[in-house]
Amino acid sequence: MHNKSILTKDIITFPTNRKFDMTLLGRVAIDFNPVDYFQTLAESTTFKKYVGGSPANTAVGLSRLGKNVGFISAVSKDRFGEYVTKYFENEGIDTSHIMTCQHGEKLGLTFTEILSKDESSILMYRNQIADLALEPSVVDEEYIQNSKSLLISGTALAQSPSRDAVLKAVSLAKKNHTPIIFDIDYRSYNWTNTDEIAVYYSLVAREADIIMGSREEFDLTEKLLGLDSNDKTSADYWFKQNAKIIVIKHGKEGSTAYLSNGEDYSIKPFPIDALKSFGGGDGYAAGFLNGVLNGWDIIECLEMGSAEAAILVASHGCSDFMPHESEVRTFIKDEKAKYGDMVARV
Ligand SMILES: Nc1ncnc2c1ncn2[C@@H]1O[C@H](COP(=O)(O)OP(=O)(O)OP(=O)(O)O)[C@@H](O)[C@H]1O
Ligand SMILES: O=C(O)C[C@@H](O)[C@H](O)C(=O)CO
Repeated sequence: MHNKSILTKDIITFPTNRKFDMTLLGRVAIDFNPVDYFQTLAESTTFKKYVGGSPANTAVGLSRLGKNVGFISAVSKDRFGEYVTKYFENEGIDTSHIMTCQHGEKLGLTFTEILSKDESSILMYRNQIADLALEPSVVDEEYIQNSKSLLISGTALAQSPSRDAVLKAVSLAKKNHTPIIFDIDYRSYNWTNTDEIAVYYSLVAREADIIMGSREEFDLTEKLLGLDSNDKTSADYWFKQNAKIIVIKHGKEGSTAYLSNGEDYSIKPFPIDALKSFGGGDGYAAGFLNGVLNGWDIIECLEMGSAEAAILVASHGCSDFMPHESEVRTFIKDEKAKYGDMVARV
């Protein structure tokens, strides 16, 4: 048990005097969430459209928390491509490095099923997909030089040319001392086999300063390494590579942040009346990473992440419901008054 917590700026630092607090590389897509939920996708007839894609949701979350956000991606040359780009512009996210596909590639569409507050699933349409057509030429060194941090979404590694764009961005980030955040973000679509997943996930994970994922996602990343499926083993292994912070999420059980100084801190989810079970990870990423970029105390980072996650699982969509900082702080204050502290210092 630790007597006091630790400032994340004593664990990881970010370059100063750069235009973007974070540039994210990955998909921006569309979610269609049922308005007539609590029945199957086959039965639902009415869907509400939202900008989606895990990294896109996280980008919106960070921007609403006051961060200056860049984004590297590819979108379709049609009304859906226009829609998501315009949405980003309205949210203050830089769209200068979002390429428009020229060969009929389509934006990703995700239909979600909200069966009950504990049971959701997603059905993704990702054939001839725009985001994986991202050309490495879109990744330019100046953009990475202008970013204090780079977030890679693991799904962007599923296919070339997007995979090549990721590896180029990682090389340029290393050259320019831009810390890398690897959000493993596993989606089964577009991957052909688990060896391929492990090869490319582990390639980026070993260069990353922060790695975030669920137990299942770490297992996929570590498949070729022969590690036992254990959070502490994972953290120790990645700390021996380049990592400073490892976050492992366990859904409703909560999550733990392992720090390279040997400490770890776990947080239970804030009790909330959930509506759906997806979207928590994106809210968590925005809240937690905003705190780490600010160099805050690790407990504050975990509370902000967990609170944003709770707000998201209680909401009908993801991007549109990302909160501003004052809303998150009010939420935490009210929850603590009702339920006490959620963080356990291990
Ligand atoms: N029912 C719930 N109530 C409150 N918080 C929750 C609930 N479910 C999940 N969360 C919060 O969301 C966080 C992330 O959830 P999860 O582990 O499912 O991540 P994920 O798989 O990355 O999510 P996503 O569906 O967004 O991809 C959890 O650590 C927890 O803080
Ligand atoms: O990540 C996606 O591509 C889909 C998301 O927008 C989705 O709604 C979800 O699962 C949130 O994590």
